[in-house]
Parts: sequence; C-alpha cells; structure tokens
Amino acid sequence: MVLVPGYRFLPTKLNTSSWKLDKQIRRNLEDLIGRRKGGSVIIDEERKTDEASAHAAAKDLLGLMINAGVSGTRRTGPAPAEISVRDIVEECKTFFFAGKQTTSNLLTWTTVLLATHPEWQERARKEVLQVCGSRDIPSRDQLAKLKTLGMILNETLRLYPPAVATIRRAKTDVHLGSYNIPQGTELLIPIMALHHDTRLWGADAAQFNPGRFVEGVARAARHPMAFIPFGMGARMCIGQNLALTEARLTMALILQRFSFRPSPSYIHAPTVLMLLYPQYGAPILFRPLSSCGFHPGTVS
Ligand code: HEM
Repeated sequence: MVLVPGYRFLPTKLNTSSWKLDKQIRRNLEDLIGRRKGGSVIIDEERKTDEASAHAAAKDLLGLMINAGVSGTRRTGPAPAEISVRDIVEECKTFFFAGKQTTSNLLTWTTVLLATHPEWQERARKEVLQVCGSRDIPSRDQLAKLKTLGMILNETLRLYPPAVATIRRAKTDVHLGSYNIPQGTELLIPIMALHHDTRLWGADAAQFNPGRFVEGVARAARHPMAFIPFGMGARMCIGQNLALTEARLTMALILQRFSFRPSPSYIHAPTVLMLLYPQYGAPILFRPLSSCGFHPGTVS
C-alpha cells in the first residue's frame, strides 16, 4: 500500500462520501443531545419536586454527560464542569464505534465456533437450560452462573480477538527485558499472535478448547498476561463488562431457542479489516428447537 501525504484532504469520491457520513452522524447525535438536553432543563427546573426523575435520566452514559454540569443532579459535592456538545458527540462516536462492531464480531465468531463444534454447543445449551430455563430471559444472576458459556467466550476471544493488536508509545526511555526503547517509540502489541503462541498455550494453541479456561483466565496459559483481548493496564477496554454481559445474554437466548450448524457455503477465511472478520461472511443454518427444518441465516 502506498500512503500519499495529504490524500485524506482531497475531494475524492470516497473522501466526499466519508465527510458526508461524518456530518450526518454528527447532526444525528446533536439532535439526540438537543432532545435530551430539553429534558434535562425541565428536570433541572423541577428538581425540587422531582429529583428522582433527574437521577433516572442521568443514569445512562449520555444522561450523565449531559447532566455533568447541571446542579442538583448530584447529592454531594460541587457539580463538575459542563461537557461541551462537541465533546459529548465525540464521546458518543467513540463508544458507538468501539463498542458495536467489536461485540457483534465476538458474537459472530462464537456462533461460528459453536456451529463447528456441536459437542460444545450441546454442553453450553445444557447449562443454559439448566440455569435459565427454556424460554425466560436470563437474569443478571443467572448469566453470572453460566461458567461453560464464559469459557467458550474466552476461548473465542483467544482464537479470534476482534482487535488483533493495540499500540503504546513510550513516554520516556525504558528498558524492556533486553531491549532499550527510546522515548516516543511506538510499540505494537500483537494480541492475536500472543493468543496463538504455542510457548504460552501449548501444542494445541490453534485448537478450540474452552476447557483450558476451566480454572480462570489467569491460569489458562503459562503466563497470566498471555490473554489480553481487551488490552491491559490503565487504558484497557472500558466496555469489557458490558461486552461480556451482552455476549452472554445473546448467546444464552440463541442457545435456548435454536440449534445451529454451518451452512455448506461457509468458507473459513478470517481476515483483518480494522477488526478480525470472516472474509466471506458467516452463513449459519438455524433450527428452532421446538420444530424441525433448518432456517438459513448469516451472522456478521
Ligand atoms: C468484544 C468486545 C470488545 C473488545 C474485544 C474490545 C477491545 C478493546 C481493546 C483491545 C482496546 C484497547 C485497549 C488497550 O490498548 O489496552 C479497547 C479500548 C476501548 N474500548 Fe473496547 N472492546 C470491546 C467492547 C467495547 C464496548 C462494548 C465498549 C463501550 C461501550 C468499548 C469501549 C472502548 C473504549 C472507550 C476504549 C478506549 C479506552 C481508553 O483508551 O481508555 N469497547 N477495546
């Protein structure tokens, strides 16, 4: 690939459409914030009579950001500085883009792996039916008890981490093992390569074996930091718990209702396009558990 300096500022077809999309996303988010802000003003005016609803509105992340500078939404201490609409828009974009595709990607690979490993699909379903029943929406407490499903999600994140690498820049000169790293050097941390290293994971590193997580994440490999699908340290993924809860819930709902296998047209070809994707999609055949006959579907 050849990188032409300043190319991204040229009005090419791709750049023009990307600028248009950016403008539209910004406008949609500003509209949403405007509508919610209208609500927060009312909340602020009525706070003496209806403080409970102010706290309810501030409960989600957007509400918390909008209400950050509104007095009366905190029970103690001075109100923090107001966050500008521009910053809220940027935060929303970060959370949406960092949170949506990564999690749907995890769900795609989990479905593919369970479709191609029916014995683990059966084990996971048995556990879900035992803990959550066959129709009810699983509760948070029930989700926490799904140990086999947790192991399966970890093994999926090990084999197909949606983010294949992360980057750090040295703030100062540092010694790292036998290396001297000068200040300002960018280091690429190859998450996927680490997850597939036979020195850390054993000879079966390339195999799908959720059992390796039976004693927890820290004991799954020969080094406790060998498994880092959400990064590590102070800047590790802030959405880890949300992503894992969403994945547990979605997979539990699917397992309660369907059995599934890969469509004959499935071609296993993981590829990196920002995240790790199945290059030709993931066509899967779903069968409702209460009837027979497979229904085609594509997860991606
Ligand atoms: C399976 C799902 C997900 C995976 C695999 C994933 C992975 C990652 C990774 C590898 C990083 C970089 C961490 C580092 O460099 O140490 C990251 C950062 C981040 N993720 Fe996630 N993520 C997922 C879901 C989410 C969700 C659901 C959200 C929010 C709703 C989210 C928000 C973020 C944010 C805001 C950062 C930047 C954190 C910072 O710089 O302080 N992610 N994620």
